[in-house]
Formats: sequence, structure tokens, C-alpha cells
Amino acid sequence: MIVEYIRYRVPRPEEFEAAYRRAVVPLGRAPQCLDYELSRCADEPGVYILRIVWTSAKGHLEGFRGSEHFTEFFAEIKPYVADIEEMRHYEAVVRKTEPVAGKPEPTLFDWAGGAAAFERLTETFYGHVREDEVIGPLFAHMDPGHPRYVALWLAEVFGGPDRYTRERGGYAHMLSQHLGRHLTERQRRRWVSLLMDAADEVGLPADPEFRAAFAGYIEWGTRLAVQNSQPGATPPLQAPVPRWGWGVAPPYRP
Ligand code: HEM
Repeated sequence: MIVEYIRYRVPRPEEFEAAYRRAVVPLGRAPQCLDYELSRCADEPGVYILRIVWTSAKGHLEGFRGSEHFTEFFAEIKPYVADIEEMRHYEAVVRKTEPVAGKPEPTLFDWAGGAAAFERLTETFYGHVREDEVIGPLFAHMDPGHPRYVALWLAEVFGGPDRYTRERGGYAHMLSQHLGRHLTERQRRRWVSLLMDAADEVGLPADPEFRAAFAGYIEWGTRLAVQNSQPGATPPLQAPVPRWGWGVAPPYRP
């Protein structure tokens, strides 16, 4: 564990604070960040200290800096880089309090690798779907954006941003796409099987806990898709996008 201190002297404090309120969203999602705090100097206006507790300097410099969380974080705070007076890592020498015990469980979305991981997954998956003799015909006229929309859906389900709800009509739209399609168990099985192949192919985390949770949702969701697609089905027309968690086997962290 290592603490990074960044000292700022900024000309427009209100804008700076607002930018940090946005920037901490991706920062807090980063598994390398254990804690953060932005403090305003009580004696001198415009002076701030940002304290970030990282798992390690390497976790910060290689893990976080190479991640999409950093890209999102940096987009918010970039205008203030020139206002930095000091930015260094410190190791605690004497302290009263216990070190931070740990951070809350990562979401399945974070564990998978964020939005980019789901986009890779669905691009590869629908590439195979198009060529499949059992389910290819169902998708022969699909919207070219379909792989990306399903990536947004999965990302939201697994704890990522609610973009499918905001940009694509949420649950109601997804449901409307399955209604009346008369999907069969054979088609469902093939859909699941090709998705699991794609998960291996794009290197989604292969640990038992992640894959069990991932497969749990896919099993549930595909069975609902089949049920809802039958003639005469009366599923709820409005509902929130489901949020899926780790279930009984939380992430293994030695
Ligand atoms: C967990 C399971 C599933 C999820 C999360 C899912 C998700 C979605 C979503 C989000 C859409 C709408 C995309 C948009 O916004 O336009 C959609 C459409 C569709 N889904 Fe599913 N689906 C699932 C299972 C299945 C299964 C098992 C089948 C068939 C075997 C299927 C066939 C289709 C088809 C044919 C469309 C319309 C595609 C188009 O023409 O654009 N889905 N699905």
C-alpha cells in the first residue's frame, strides 16, 4: 500500500471541485485505488491536497494508468495538471490508525475489464453467430449496432454505467426485440455455447467465481428470452435492467 499526495493551487476552485466530483467516479471503480480524499486548505483559498491510497506504486503506475478508468479520470482533471505543485508517493512511517482494510467488492463489470471487454466479447460473439447454421438466420438482418448495444446491456447488468437504459430504451426495448420471436431451446443453447466460446476467445477472466456468476446471468437471461418470445407470453413490459452480482462465491482475493 502506498499513498500519493498531489498538491494543487488552482485559480477557479469551484470548477476544480466539480471536476473532481466527476473524476472520482472512475477513480473509485479502479481496483488499484483503495481510498481517496480531496481536502481544501482552510488557510489559503485555492490550495488543495488530493490523497489517494493505492495498492502499490506499480498498481498505480502500471495498472491504473494503463486502464480505461484512468482515461476517464484524466479527461476530467487534465485542465488542472499545470496547477500541480507536488505529486509524489509516500510510505507511512508512523501512524495511529490501522491501514485501510480493503475496498468494497469490485463489480463483475470491473472484474471483466470494463466496457472494452464487453465490446470485444460481443463483436467476436456475433461474428460467430452470423455464420452459425442454427441461429445465424435469426440475426441475418440485425442492426449493425447490435453487438455494441448488447455490450452496453451486459455492461449495465454486470454493474457498469446505465448506458443501455439512458441511450437505448432500457429493459422495455430489449424485451420488445425478443417478443414474438418463438425462440427454441436449441437456439438458446447455441446462443449460450457461442457466447461462452467468445468469452474464452477474448480472454474474459477465467476464474471460477467470475465465470460462475457470468454463466448464471446468461443462463437466466436466455431462459427468460425464450419464455418471453413465445406466442401469448405476457412478461412485464416495464422493469429496471437487472443488476447481477457475485452471488454465493465472492471474488477470490488471496
Ligand atoms: C442473456 C441473454 C440475452 C440478452 C442479454 C440479450 C440481449 C438483447 C438485446 C439488448 C437486444 C436489443 C438490442 C438493441 O438495443 O437493439 C436483443 C435483441 C435480439 N435478441 Fe437477444 N438477448 C439474449 C438472448 C437471446 C437469445 C437466446 C436469442 C436467440 C437465440 C436472442 C435473439 C435476439 C434477436 C434476434 C434480437 C434482435 C436483433 C436485431 O435484429 O437487431 N437473444 N437481445
